[in-house]
Amino acid sequence: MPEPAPDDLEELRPYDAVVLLSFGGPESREEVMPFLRRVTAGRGIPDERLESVAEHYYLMGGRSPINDQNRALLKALHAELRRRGSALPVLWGNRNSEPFLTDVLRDAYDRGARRVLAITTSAYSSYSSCRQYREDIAEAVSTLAGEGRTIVVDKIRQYATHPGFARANTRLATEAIRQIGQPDDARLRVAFVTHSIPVGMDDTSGPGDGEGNLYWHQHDELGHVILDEAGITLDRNLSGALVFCSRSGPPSQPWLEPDVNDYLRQVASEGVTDVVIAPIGFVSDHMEVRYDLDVEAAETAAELGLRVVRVPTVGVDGEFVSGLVDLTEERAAEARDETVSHPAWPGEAMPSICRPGCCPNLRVAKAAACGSD
Ligand SMILES: CC1=C(CCC(=O)O)c2cc3nc(cc4[nH]c(cc5[nH]c(cc1n2)c(C)c5CCC(=O)O)c(CCC(=O)O)c4C)C(CCC(=O)O)=C3C
Ligand SMILES: [Fe+2]
Repeated sequence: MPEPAPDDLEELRPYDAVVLLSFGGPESREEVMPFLRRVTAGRGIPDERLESVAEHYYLMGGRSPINDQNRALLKALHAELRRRGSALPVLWGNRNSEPFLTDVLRDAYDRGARRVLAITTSAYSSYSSCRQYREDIAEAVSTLAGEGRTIVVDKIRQYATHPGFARANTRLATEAIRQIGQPDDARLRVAFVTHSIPVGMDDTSGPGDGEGNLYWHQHDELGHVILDEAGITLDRNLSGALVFCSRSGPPSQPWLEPDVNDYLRQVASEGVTDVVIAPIGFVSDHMEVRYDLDVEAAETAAELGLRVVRVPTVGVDGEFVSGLVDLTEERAAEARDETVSHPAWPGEAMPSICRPGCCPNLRVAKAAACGSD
């Protein structure tokens, strides 16, 4: 393929590179414990919880699927950018495992990048899924500044309410509901699953000028539109609920409920026979999906005699990837002070420059990039 002409590159100015920013994961047994200690440092996660999570990773040979999934997403983003005529480099950096964000940005700087656009693998609004990544960026940028490398990093807006993400989830869930085939609406439920977070973190999630609970609300809203849309497509009267997985933290601390396993027990006792499990909270089939849903929840369902179908996460779905590239173009146009539209469905577009105090860190005060504070 010929290199794009310089004119074709205009649409992503002023950015010199895109960086996919993710959680990270271990790739061998030896990396599991150091990874878990890094993730939980100073967070009061009980030792028993760490040991059982380590077992989940050992069950998969010590290799989390998340990094390979990010390599695939990186490739898909690269291909979509090239298809649109952009030659922008697409990089990948993590919070908790190699390649670490700071090292990736240092390397980018040394190759000439001065302004970089981050895409995180996290769609929703909360401290864990938004601000913590902004803190990672601020920390990397400040480390590099200390080395005399001045680099600016912006971020695309949280995309739970972007049509690319929402429509891809809707289509995937609709196909799974079609596939499960239970014709009696009363015997079927759709369980929309996401990562549980502490109730206090959900209470404070959002721009800070609203009611809070935006993490919960964004998932709830997407679940409702999926039920409506799939109901129209399949001509059915569907019902379901927002449920949670992967709770950690001390038992004394309240986290969002119901747990997916408790939900399965409850609906089984009400005569439900079929459950479609739609992990709308995650962008790829990483450990929370492969273990907490495909092993643990699947076992619970088997004990209860429930039939379950698990919907794939968006992964490298074309509509999702294309939506992420739309968001990079949108953010670049904003950075050039152009008037841009902010497609949103369902609900409202999140700002790409977060407001002061949104989704706060309730443990320690830390600098966060990509905000107006
Ligand atoms: C909202 C959210 C997302 C979604 C947004 C996003 O994607 O960022 C997410 C993703 C992920 N979480 C992951 C792994 C872990 N999360 C933990 C702990 C925690 N997660 C939390 C929240 C979230 N986590 C919270 C509030 C904690 C408590 C400690 C703390 O306040 O930080 C722990 C510690 C052990 C445990 O207690 O489970 C591990 C190992 C992996 C990698 C999976 C893989 O390897 O495939 C991924 C993608
Ligand atoms: Fe997590």
